[in-house]
Amino acid sequence: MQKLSNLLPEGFHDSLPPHAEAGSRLERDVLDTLASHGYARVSAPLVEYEDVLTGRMTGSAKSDLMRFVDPISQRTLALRPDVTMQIGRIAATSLSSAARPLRLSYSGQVLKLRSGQLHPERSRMQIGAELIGTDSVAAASEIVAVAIEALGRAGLIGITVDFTMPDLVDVLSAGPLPLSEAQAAEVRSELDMKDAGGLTELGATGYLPLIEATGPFDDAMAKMRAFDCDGLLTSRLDGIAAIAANIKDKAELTLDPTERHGFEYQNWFGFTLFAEGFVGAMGRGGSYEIPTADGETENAVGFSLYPSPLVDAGFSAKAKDILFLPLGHDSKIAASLRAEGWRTVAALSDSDDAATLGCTHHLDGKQPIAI
Ligand SMILES: N[C@@H](Cc1c[nH]c[nH+]1)C(=O)O
Repeated sequence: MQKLSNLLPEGFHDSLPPHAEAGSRLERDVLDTLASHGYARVSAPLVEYEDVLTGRMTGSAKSDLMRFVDPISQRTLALRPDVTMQIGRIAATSLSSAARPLRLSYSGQVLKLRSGQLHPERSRMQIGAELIGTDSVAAASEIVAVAIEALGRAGLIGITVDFTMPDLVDVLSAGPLPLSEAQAAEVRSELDMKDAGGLTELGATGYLPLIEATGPFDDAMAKMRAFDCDGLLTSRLDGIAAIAANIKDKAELTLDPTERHGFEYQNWFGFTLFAEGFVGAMGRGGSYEIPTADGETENAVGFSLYPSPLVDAGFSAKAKDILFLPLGHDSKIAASLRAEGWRTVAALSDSDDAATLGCTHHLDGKQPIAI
């Protein structure tokens, strides 16, 4: 007989009680928050044709896909790394004639080929909302506010929103601070490391002030205003400042204009969400374009939360009373107690023991009695 194994591929794990239930409660809480703001739920498959999926992706994320050949169609399939692009596909096809702005929400597992040091998991739960048809300040403010509310509903406190400008180097290098594509890539990575020496060595000293323009929002924004090259960035900065003004009572705000981590497709504005007591980001969002069937694009804003660290930290896990139903109990009484909210565990044989099975009460005739 084959030896029983509990070995799973690296980056995958089972979710056991009470975590699995806490995860679904958290998911429900977040989705309820999104629904209460008019975001209608959509559900997309875990797997798509690889070319359809990558056709909607930009940047290096394409090489981070889990792929396999479908024995039925003989085509290469890929597991989704991000639900946002699937929502874009749905908005551009099945829901192309739905009224705009279109508010959609989603939840599901996403998969990556490689796990990182910070994120050892290759499969993660992603929950999010996309607002399609506009990337106005009003739309962006709504998205950030709803994201903060959803995290609050999940029990988080001390939320920080870190704003970023994902296409900043593209805009500057195509205009006042010209760079070739290769140079732009180098400048981006020096900016990622906040390496002033590296930038100077590259001869990209024009980009140096960007390293300084990072930190608490007002201060960093003032530095960006001072840097603004001939007003090229003014409308972007105005937009971000207006979003910040709309949500400043709800969270701490910081600005990191060159932060790109995870911002593959966002354009003028992006944000990362942090919460007190957690090291990594809780989620991310921003503005982007959805390619449409007529070769045009449609503006959108959205966010995605990755709540697994919350579940691991015991958020949403509730200690529940569990009522043991002895053999021969009255099933009508048991049903009415369940209707009141009790969880019951029914004895199947004489040897079933209430305490061993984790029950907190047992049914004595009509009455639940604490054990
Ligand atoms: N899906 C993006 C975040 C996002 C949603 N909408 C726009 N941006 C991410 O996970 O990084």
